[in-house]
Amino acid sequence: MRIVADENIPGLEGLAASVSADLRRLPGRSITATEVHNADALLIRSVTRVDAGLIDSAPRLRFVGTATSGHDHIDRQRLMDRGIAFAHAPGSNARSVIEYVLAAIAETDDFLERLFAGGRVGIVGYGNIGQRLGRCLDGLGIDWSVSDPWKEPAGIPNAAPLAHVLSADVVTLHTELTEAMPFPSCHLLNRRTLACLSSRTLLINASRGAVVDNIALRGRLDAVDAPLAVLDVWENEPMPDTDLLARLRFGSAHIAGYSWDGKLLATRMLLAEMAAALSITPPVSQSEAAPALDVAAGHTDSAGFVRALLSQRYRVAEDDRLLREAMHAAQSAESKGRAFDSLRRSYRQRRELAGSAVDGRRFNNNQRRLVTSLGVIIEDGAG
Ligand SMILES: NC(=O)C1=CN([C@@H]2O[C@H](COP(=O)(O)OP(=O)(O)OC[C@H]3O[C@@H](n4cnc5c(N)ncnc54)[C@H](O)[C@@H]3O)[C@@H](O)[C@H]2O)C=CC1
Ligand SMILES: O=C(O)C(=O)[C@H](O)COP(=O)(O)O
Repeated sequence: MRIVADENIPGLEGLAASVSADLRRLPGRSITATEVHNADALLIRSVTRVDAGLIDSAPRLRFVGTATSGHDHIDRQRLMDRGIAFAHAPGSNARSVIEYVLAAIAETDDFLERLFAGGRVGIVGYGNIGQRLGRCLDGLGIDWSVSDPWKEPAGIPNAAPLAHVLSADVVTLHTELTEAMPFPSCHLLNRRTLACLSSRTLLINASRGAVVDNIALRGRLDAVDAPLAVLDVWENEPMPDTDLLARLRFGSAHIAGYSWDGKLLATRMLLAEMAAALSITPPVSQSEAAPALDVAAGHTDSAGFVRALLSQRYRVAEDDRLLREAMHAAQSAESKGRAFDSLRRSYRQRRELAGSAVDGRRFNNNQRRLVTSLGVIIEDGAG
């Protein structure tokens, strides 16, 4: 059996031996029709475009798996027509994205204080990430509303029209990228809708670059009443608009979902699906326990405490610094693209807060509630 896999998918070390496969690891952008023509299975990330041309050039292909939540890079209809099994990893990196969003809020001015003082988060897209973010905000005691016109409003708590969602203190985008009518998400934030954001709004996009019209956003950020913006995803990746980056509070290289926990979970999900599709026994891969947290109980205000907790695991300012330095050092558009990809390939092993343990003996009841809302496990047995 021949398996072609993106070299940026961790946790595949035991695969070749355990299923007696010939495993070829390649950079995702180099996986083309030529590389997959004799493959039985293909394991990719979002940078490999699996279109009809690639699919039809691989007569032996029986399984395609992407270690991502999004699957807008794959022609799923063609896979179905050819009877090729498909899997993605929905929800695998949802916690990672939520922690990115919370960190972006916590690191931007007093937005976290404003939210705890009665402000509101507007969520666009109520899928895996949107739903979990809503639950997390409920736990923290932060108000939120959501727009997802593809879903029955009756099934969504806090459903609201897009204009209302865009009037929130923080607007965070979690839609898939789709051009499907009647509710395409491509350029959902355009000149008209960006005008709904006020100068006191923080806009965060960790979905797909093209959900926001990047040129329109650049214009909006030049206005006197400009909102603040944080982008993890860009139109024309891997070559972000560096003039837009200069206008952002934070920018990062499409790493919101890149926690180590999320990546390993995605791999486990794919291997289980591949094993079922190809009738093989998947290799056993373990999850890795994260080091315990060390959070002082000294912060009596909710915002200060949550900020301290988040910064134990992740600081978006660090990814912002890395991206700005890399873009500054690169001269041509091509070298900026290589630098962007390189930041992603060599990304550090970032651990999630969720699932981490903390000694909560000195925490008060409010601190216990906040910690638990973030998925952290209190170890004194009283949590
Ligand atoms: N930056 C990163 O590292 C990551 C980015 N993503 C992106 O985030 C997206 C969301 O992730 P999940 O929640 O797991 O996906 P999901 O597929 O579970 O949910 C997507 C939601 O978007 C909704 N939607 C579609 N068009 C919409 C529109 N016009 N307005 C409002 N909602 C709309 C859908 O109805 C669905 O509920 C993924 O599709 C992926 O593109 C996901 C993980 C990591
Ligand atoms: O899961 C998704 O969807 C994502 O956007 C991934 O986190 C992005 O990772 P790559 O596949 O682009 O490395």
